[in-house]
Amino acid sequence: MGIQISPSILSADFAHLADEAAAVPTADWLHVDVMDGHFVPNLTLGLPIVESLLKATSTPLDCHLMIEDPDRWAPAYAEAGAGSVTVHAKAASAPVRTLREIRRQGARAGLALNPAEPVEPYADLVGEMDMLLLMTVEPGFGGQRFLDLVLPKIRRAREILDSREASVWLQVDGGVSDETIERVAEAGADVFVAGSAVYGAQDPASAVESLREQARRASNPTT
Ligand SMILES: O=C(CO)[C@@H](O)[C@H](O)COP(=O)(O)O
Repeated sequence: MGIQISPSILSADFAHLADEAAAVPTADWLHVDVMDGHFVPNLTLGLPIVESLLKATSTPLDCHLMIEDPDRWAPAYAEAGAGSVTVHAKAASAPVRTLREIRRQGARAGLALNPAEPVEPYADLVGEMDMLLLMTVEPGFGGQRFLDLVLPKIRRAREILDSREASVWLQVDGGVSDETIERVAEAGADVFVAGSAVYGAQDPASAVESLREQARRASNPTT
C-alpha cells in the first residue's frame, strides 16, 4: 500500500468539519479522534458526528477510539461505515473478540498502544489486526511534542510484523510533522497521522503532499 497520510480532524475547525475534510482531497484517510473524557482527559465527538461526516466526505474514516469499554462501542463505528476502527489494548477487556467484531462489520481493525506500552505482548495478535497504532505522544491532545523514545519500539514493531510476514499497517500518531516524519518513516512506519502539521498549515492539501513526499523518500532512500 505504501505511505499513507491520515490528517487528524482534532486540529480542524469542528464547526466546519465537512469543509475541513474537503480541504485535504489527497489524504488517504481522515483520522477521527473519539475521546470520552475518561480514558483520556479530553472530550471530542462520537457516533452521530461520525455518521454525519460519512455523508459529507468520500475519504474513508480512520476512527481512533480513545474511550473506555471499546468492546461495547467499536463495532457500531464499523457498522456505521468507518473504514478503519482502532481500539486501545489497555482499554479493551476482550481485544481479540473486539478486533474480530470490527472486521465482521466490514472495517479494518486496529490496535493502539500508548508510548509506555511494549509491543512484544501483542506479537501473537498480529493475525487479528489490520493496523498497529503506536502513539508517539500521550493520547488526549493535538499539538504535543513527538516522543523520540518511541522510535526503538517502532523499529521493533516493524521487525515483528516483517518476521511474521503480516500485512499489518504500522501507524504512528502524535507530533508527526516536517521535522519528525523522516525519522519515523526510517524506523518503519507507513501510516502517518498528522493534526497540527496539516490543519495548522496555510495550505492543508500541500502539507499532506509534503509529508507524503518526505516519508516516501525516507522509507525508500534510493528513489
Ligand atoms: O490522538 C491524537 C492525540 O491524542 C492525535 O491524533 C492528535 O490529534 C495528533 O495531533 P498532532 O500531534 O499531529 O498535532
